Amino acid sequence: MTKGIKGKVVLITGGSTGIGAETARLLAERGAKVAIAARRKDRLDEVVADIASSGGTARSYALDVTDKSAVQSVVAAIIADFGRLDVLINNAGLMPIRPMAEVNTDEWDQMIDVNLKGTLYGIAAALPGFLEQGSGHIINLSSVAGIKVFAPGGTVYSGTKFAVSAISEGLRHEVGEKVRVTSIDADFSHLRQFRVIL
Ligand SMILES: NC(=O)C1=CN([C@@H]2O[C@H](COP(=O)(O)OP(=O)(O)OC[C@H]3O[C@@H](n4cnc5c(N)ncnc54)[C@H](OP(=O)(O)O)[C@@H]3O)[C@@H](O)[C@H]2O)C=CC1
Ligand SMILES: N[C@@H](C=O)C(=O)O
Repeated sequence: MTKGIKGKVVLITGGSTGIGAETARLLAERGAKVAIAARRKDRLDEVVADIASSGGTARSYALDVTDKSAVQSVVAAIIADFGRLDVLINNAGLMPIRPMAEVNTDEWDQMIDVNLKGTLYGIAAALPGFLEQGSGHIINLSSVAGIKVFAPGGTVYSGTKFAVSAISEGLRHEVGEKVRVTSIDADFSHLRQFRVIL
């Protein structure tokens, strides 16, 4: 892959708010063609309008990352709309804070489905194309909670982020010669630092 983000097609999951939306604005400002995907289409469209008003290129795609075939369809739609995909940022994530003793299995399921399986579904949708084109970059949002267990309260969240970090490292070992793999161990202070990292 050539260096620099100008002209690259970047998919950001969870691009309707927070780090995802801010990253979309920044990358568009630097000349990337940005595809943002999340469940709330109205919020995505606000980000797209914002980017367009500053002269950038962006499109929105309604997506629930827990739906494997929907993730495949969005990647296919982006390739149809932009001609290719260069970078996938698996950013969609949830962090409900609750002690394990409350046994909220619904929240455990949600974190596993969005943070972990959503990331895997993104990889599944983008990786074959990246390998075929001989280039691509997968960026997974892990966390400091993926290095040190965030307990009490964030134990299951940490479990999902440890898994995201492990999968990123394993994927890098497996495909790193053709496809770049990055895991970002973000913490609360990283929203601003993203402007430096990217
Ligand atoms: N903010 C922080 O301090 C840190 C954040 N992180 C990680 O960074 C990532 C982004 O965090 P942050 O910006 O704070 O989070 P936000 O809560 O601001 O945004 C989360 C995004 O994920 C999307 N999302 C949630 N569920 C789904 C789903 N099922 N399908 C598609 N999109 C979904 C939301 O969009 P919608 O609801 O429209 O679907 C939203 O755009 C997460 O993975 C988080 O774990 C890591 C360390 C620190
Ligand atoms: N705030 C972070 C943990 O410290 C996170 O969202 O992962």
